[in-house]
Amino acid sequence: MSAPPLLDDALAEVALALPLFRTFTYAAPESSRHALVPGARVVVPFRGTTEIGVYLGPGDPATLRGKNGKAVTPKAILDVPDAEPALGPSLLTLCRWIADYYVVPMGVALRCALPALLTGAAAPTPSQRTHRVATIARHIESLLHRDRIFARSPQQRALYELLEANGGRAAVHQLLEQLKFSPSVLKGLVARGLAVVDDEVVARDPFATRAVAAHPSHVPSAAQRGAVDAMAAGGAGETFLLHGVTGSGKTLVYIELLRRVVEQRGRSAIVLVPEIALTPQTVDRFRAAFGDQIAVLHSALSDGERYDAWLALRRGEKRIAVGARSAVFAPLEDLGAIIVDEEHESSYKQGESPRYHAREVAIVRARAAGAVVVLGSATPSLESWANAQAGKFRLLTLPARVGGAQLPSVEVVDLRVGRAAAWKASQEGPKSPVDQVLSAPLQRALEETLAKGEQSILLLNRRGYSAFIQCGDCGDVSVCPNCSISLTYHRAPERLVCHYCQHQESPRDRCARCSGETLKQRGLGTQQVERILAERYPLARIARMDVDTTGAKWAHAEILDRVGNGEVDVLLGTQMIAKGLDFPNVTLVGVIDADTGINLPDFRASERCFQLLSQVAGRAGRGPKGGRVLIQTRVPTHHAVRCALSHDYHGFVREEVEGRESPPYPPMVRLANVIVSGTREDTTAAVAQHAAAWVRALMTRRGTAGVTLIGPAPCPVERVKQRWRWHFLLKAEQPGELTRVARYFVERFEVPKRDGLRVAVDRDPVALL
Ligand SMILES: Nc1ncnc2c1ncn2[C@@H]1O[C@H](COP(=O)(O)OP(=O)(O)OP(=O)(O)O)[C@@H](O)[C@H]1O
Ligand SMILES: [Zn+2]
Ligand SMILES: [Zn+2]
Repeated sequence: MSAPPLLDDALAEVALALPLFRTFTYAAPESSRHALVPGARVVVPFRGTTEIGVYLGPGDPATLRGKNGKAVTPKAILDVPDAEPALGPSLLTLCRWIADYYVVPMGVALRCALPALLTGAAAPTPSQRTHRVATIARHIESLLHRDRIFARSPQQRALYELLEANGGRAAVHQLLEQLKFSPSVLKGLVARGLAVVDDEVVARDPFATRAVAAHPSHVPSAAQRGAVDAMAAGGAGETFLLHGVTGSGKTLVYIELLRRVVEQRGRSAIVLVPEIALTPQTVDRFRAAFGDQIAVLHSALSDGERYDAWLALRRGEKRIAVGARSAVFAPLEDLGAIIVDEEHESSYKQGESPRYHAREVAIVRARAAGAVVVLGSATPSLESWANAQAGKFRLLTLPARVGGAQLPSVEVVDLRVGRAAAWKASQEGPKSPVDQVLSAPLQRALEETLAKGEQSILLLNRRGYSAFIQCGDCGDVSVCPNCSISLTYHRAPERLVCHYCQHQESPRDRCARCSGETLKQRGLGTQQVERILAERYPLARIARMDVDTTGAKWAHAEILDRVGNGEVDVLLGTQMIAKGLDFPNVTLVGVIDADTGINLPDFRASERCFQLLSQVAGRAGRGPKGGRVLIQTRVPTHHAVRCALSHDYHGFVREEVEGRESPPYPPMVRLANVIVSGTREDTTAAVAQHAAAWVRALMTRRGTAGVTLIGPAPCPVERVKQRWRWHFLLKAEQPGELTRVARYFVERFEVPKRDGLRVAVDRDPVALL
């Protein structure tokens, strides 16, 4: 070990937001020294330009020796722009942890904690005052009528339907951007009297102006009070796992806890939700309870608005931050609590560098701040469950729904047909479209629900019109030219779309491989099911919610508001409808195809399927009318389906954990997925093999017992956005050893500078695809 460096006050260690595993040493001019507090932003000269960096502390003179041993004169810091350091000491420490644990440069970690405006990453553009908005002028209720009107103008139809999906009104530039149409399509709609265009003052933040319906302030039940008391008495840094069944009133527990932490003790708090746009009801409840003490950080904020919110929190003007994963970095001092709602959600993991998991960051931050953490879910992740079993987290349970409501009855509809039934069906001729989508029991249930004036939710976890296009002659499937993924057929507008890279193309007339002309649509998507439902139930008011109908900023909230106001009879959608929705008049939930995703080559596929089925089932029967759930499946005996049927979380965990013992997967071991990607298949494979051999040799040399390497192999999705992908896995019982191996590898392994070759380490990956 070398002696610790002698640090010098006249020198400054500065982190720049660059993908380099090093910091830089600058001279600290006398005049700026008083403002140089760790966490302060500094403006420094760098490679002929100026950069914004963060001051970490006094510099090490040893870093100023050049290659030949001669001393290098450091350049001077140009400016310290803020009176107060942008980052408080606790956030600075948190960034150090992120850089270390997720194996990224400090500058990359710091970018998470600073709003874009402060890192200079965003050019501050003045906000637009008005924009052109299109509105539907004439409603065409019947789909059949629609077919006639738009027979010759499919593009107009696509535009019309997109407008509709946006609640009948949307910004022109957004519409055209999304569909990539020329403005003449919209002119056509206007000329036919179907739409009008006018100027509108840019919509203000609807969360700020959204009227919060006076939410009845409930009196907590005994179970809720018990949970709040335990949390409020929690020790500094203690983590609670709140396992409460769907509809058990977890939100009220959070609110009551914040009342004590924020209102009584004067501390601050962070509330994380999976996605703000999908959880307007939850956000509304917090706003109803705490009014303008809350800053809602959501993705629709402009950089300027985001900065304003950041400043209000930094100055202590607001003491509760509500937001998606990045809100875990809210600049709050004296944190008393961090709440992670729906802690099992994979959206808490950032998909790009730094690939942090907000739940883990929350735990680390709370420990340093002496705050409590509450992880809430009806279906906790296996990791959190294991931590609770091991005594690292304290388990609190809400075993029943509030107000005596019962969990819905869940029935399975087995879609497998026996040989006799198959023969009989073949004698009866082809099934009608609706029979292909909804089994007889689900049709009956839907009709009964419609007749009673109650609401239904139908889940189909596949957007688009049909899943893929297949040649009837040779069986070839249309695949994205950039990714090894089949293209999804979309009808409005008519396109083949890649759901990985957004590549779009016109449907083909002939098979690309054999020129066959019998191209068949296979598998159902939400668009097609919507159409089939509309034809079969013309009077039902159907709303579709998927990525395609929620492109515009506030589309989610608008659709959900319509459901809440009773203007929708059937809400059809992808997994986005499974999250936290609380509509007492929803008495039926139907899962059209439970098997989507269950067989993905990913160790979490079953867990994700169980969570999705349990969560969507939990939308039914939240009011006094009760509810029922029908799950259509071809694998009724799969434990994910079986345990969802009986609301048996514990049974699911038991079976699932067994399956992760050998070969071991989390939570039995810790995992890092090392992904090598590049534009050429052969060099990508070669570098992956070389990298894996390099790490193996390192582990033998160093005797790093306890870390094993699996692979390398092509990723299950071999190619994404024109990049070939290979990976290998590092498994370890102890996280520390994994950190050492991964860090040594990332810092020392030389990636050839060609073919766009890159290496990324994904620590605690949520998926291995
Ligand atoms: N003590 C109470 N008395 C009466 N109603 C309550 C009480 N607590 C909560 N509720 C109501 O119960 C409903 C369900 O609560 P909430 O949405 O918080 O459930 P949840 O546990 O978050 O469920 P999920 O996991 O399904 O999202 C809400 O409408 C809420 O207003
Ligand atoms: Zn073919
Ligand atoms: Zn693609």
